Amino acid sequence: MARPNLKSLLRLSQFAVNLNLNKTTQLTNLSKSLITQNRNFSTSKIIRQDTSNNNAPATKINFYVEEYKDKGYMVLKFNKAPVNSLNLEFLTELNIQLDKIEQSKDIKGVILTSHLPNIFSAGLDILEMYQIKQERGTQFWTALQETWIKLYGSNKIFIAAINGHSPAGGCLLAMSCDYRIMTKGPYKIGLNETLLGIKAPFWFRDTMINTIGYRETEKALQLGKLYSPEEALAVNLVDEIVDANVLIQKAEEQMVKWCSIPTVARELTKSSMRRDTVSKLIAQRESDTQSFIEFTQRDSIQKSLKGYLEAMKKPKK
Ligand SMILES: CCCCC/C=C/C(=O)SCCNC(=O)CCNC(=O)[C@H](O)C(C)(C)COP(=O)(O)OP(=O)(O)OC[C@H]1O[C@@H](n2cnc3c(N)ncnc32)[C@H](O)[C@@H]1OP(=O)(O)O
Repeated sequence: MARPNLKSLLRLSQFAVNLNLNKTTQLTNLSKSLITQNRNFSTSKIIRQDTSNNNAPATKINFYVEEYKDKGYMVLKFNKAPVNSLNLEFLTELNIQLDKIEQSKDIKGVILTSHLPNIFSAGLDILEMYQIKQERGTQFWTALQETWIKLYGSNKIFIAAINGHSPAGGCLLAMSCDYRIMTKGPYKIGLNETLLGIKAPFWFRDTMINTIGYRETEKALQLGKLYSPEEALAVNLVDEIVDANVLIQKAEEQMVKWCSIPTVARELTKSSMRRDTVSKLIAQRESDTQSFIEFTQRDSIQKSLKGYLEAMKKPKK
């Protein structure tokens, strides 16, 4: 196959970002991503697209996927500008990606990262909670539960390459991975829910306890602590901190190491460590969703969320 030059690849990826996707097949299309078969471009990019309706409104591509089937892993990059906030559509698409990964015989592991600079994920989209409606809220929370169950409960290897801020739900995604590498810099990671006037759900808490231990979690959750990369390393919230230019390389080195462990033994071990935590949510999914709706509908919570949103909109100094 002919080697495409860099210019044509850039044009190709811009084209992919601007793809028009058919509204009626939007959900299916959510899983359609830019597939790069080799990051060194020694083979051409494959772009999957649905061309059944060229008059459809533009839909952004929320994920980029680079597959290295020969090496047994892939890189999944969040691409929901401006901050990779987790809304219903994004989570639905992520769940489709996670299903595909789970079903793939060729893929042993995934490096999760962000295509956007300085941000891994800003966590849950606050607009999904502000002025919440029962039906959409239920779908949203169910999708989030689904994401966590699929990610935290997966037997595949997940390595988070955290290239920027990762508060709240962003931290949950990172903690659900098996290994975390964070870029050095002015970034923050942690479960800051109390600062928004809300309580972190029990499964966020349990994931953090499993990651950094009970005492540190108790302090972190009450204070809504957002850790710098150095602080996060000191409490084992991340496993490594590195310069931005070597983040993916370091993640790949770890991936190779994790992939070299006998698969069945590693999977059984992982499952034995995480099964109880995941089962706890599975047993309480409906009541957890109900609590989320009731809690977020409270006037006091709505007031807090409104204030938080307004503070975020204030012009930056
Ligand atoms: C029972 C209920 C339990 C629920 C558990 C909740 C879990 C959560 O995840 S709650 C969400 C917590 N997230 C945060 O507190 C993060 C808030 N965002 C930030 O702190 C910053 O945006 C940043 C550090 C992540 C990035 O900073 P910066 O690069 O300076 O970007 P801006 O602040 O200018 O933001 C750009 C743009 O994005 C909007 N935005 C940011 N975060 C969110 C969000 N989580 N949801 C929705 N929208 C968000 C922000 O308002 C800006 O919008 P525009 O002004 O319209 O550009």
